Amino acid sequence: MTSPTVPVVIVGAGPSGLTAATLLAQYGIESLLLERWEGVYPQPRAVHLDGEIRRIVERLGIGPGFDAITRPASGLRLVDRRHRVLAQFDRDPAGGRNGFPEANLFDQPELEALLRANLALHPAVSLRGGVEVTGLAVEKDCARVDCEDRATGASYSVRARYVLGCDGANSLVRAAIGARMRDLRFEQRWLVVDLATTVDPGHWGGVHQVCDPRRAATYMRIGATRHRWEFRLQPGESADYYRDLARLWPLLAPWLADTDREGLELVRVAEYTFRAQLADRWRAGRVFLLGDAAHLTPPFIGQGMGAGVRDAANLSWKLAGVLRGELPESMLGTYETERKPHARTMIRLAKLTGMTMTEGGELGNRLRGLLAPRLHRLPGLTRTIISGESPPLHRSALVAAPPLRRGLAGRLVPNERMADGRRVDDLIAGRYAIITTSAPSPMEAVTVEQRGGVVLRAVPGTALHRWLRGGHADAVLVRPDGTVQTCGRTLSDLYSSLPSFAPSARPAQTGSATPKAAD
Ligand SMILES: O=C(O)CCc1cccc(O)c1
Repeated sequence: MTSPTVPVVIVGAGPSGLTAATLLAQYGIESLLLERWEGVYPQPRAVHLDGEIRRIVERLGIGPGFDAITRPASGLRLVDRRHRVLAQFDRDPAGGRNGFPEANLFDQPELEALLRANLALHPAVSLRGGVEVTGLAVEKDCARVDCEDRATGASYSVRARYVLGCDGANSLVRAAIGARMRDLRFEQRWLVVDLATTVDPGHWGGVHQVCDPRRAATYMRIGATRHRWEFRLQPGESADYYRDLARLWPLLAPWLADTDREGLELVRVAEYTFRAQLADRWRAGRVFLLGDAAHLTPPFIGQGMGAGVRDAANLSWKLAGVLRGELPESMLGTYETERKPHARTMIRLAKLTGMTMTEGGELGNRLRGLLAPRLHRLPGLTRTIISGESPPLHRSALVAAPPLRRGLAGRLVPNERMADGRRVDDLIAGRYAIITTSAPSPMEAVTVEQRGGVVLRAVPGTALHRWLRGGHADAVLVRPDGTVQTCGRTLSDLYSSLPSFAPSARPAQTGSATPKAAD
């Protein structure tokens, strides 16, 4: 049995697949989402997303729902085995340059439930659960996805113009396109423990990383009653041993008082092997890899799930532009060019944090005591961990970074509040935007509007103006995903790079092409 060709088939309804489907639908693109499980996979997994990902959550239309399930975190602390602070990286819980808390803790099944419920607003997405994808073949004008209904065993195929493999670490889509994971040389076994309790153990409200080669550990409070611990397993140890609270207690005791023991509920104990891997290629023609299918990271900086959401946000507007005939198909090559180096940098940073926590024995402990307080002075790689701002995207056909001084190109525009109270992201609303220090002429504003874009004015004295001038630019062209594509001296410098890209299909809850002044 076959069905008609759909524009996009997405294999896997985890956070990456759900994000891609929602954003495509906002651009009016139909997709079929195929998922092995009938409902949300109930086990807790990811627990953190940063301020940049929180902006994408807002674009998806689930911001208020997310606020109800999240707990802003105070930041990241490296502590020694006696919990003395070695270094601390504070995150603004009120919202920094992204306009939202910089570190957000939550329970993944609750987030997935929100994302699924939100699909009801998007008839362009069909979610089919209980489906095992068994094969993928590229035909002349489409890709064929072979499926099996897990309840009945019935086999059928669907045809798609594009296929997104969001099917996780053991991705069938990855194998089908002949891509392979490259090992970035990190492998450690850890015990992950989720507990519920009404007791407040009274710790600092951020993520604690215990740097101790004998028993490295992580602790964070992720909700009103929910707590997550992670402990590195020693050779010969396994999660089976730690199946009850009595056996876990020696690990938990440094964090809880004896009196807290009463009323502790064990939500789950699982063993995970933390790995660092990157797929050698992320695309073969009309088939793309996203999320864990393309990259695996140890969780030490809380960037695993966010990387997949970033993939979806990067690819979906480009795919929509190509499917709507507004962008040349060659632009799809920028997905891997931009995302792969970004993912690699974040994985390296997670590895560095993991090594800081676990390597070097007693000598390592002494070095940590000396070096950790000076970490903030290290340039480059650690900028992300210190400031919470992720690195700029690599130069591509859609990131025009000059070779020597890249300025703002590839960076995310700050989500400042404008004079009318709305934020930059609300005004951009998935469109192309030009942000300029000088007022556009009526003709310039109309031209941008005719191409589906929006002009935002950065008024002197405002944060947006300071950001532009700090990047030595008077005007920037911002892509629908909020990334700076090109910098220019004047607005007219940027016209030539502004494609016709129609506004998103979602109801206009945002501004028009009329310039908005930043406060
Ligand atoms: O960077 C931060 O502020 C938090 C990083 C983090 C989040 C969740 C788990 C984890 O191990 C680190």
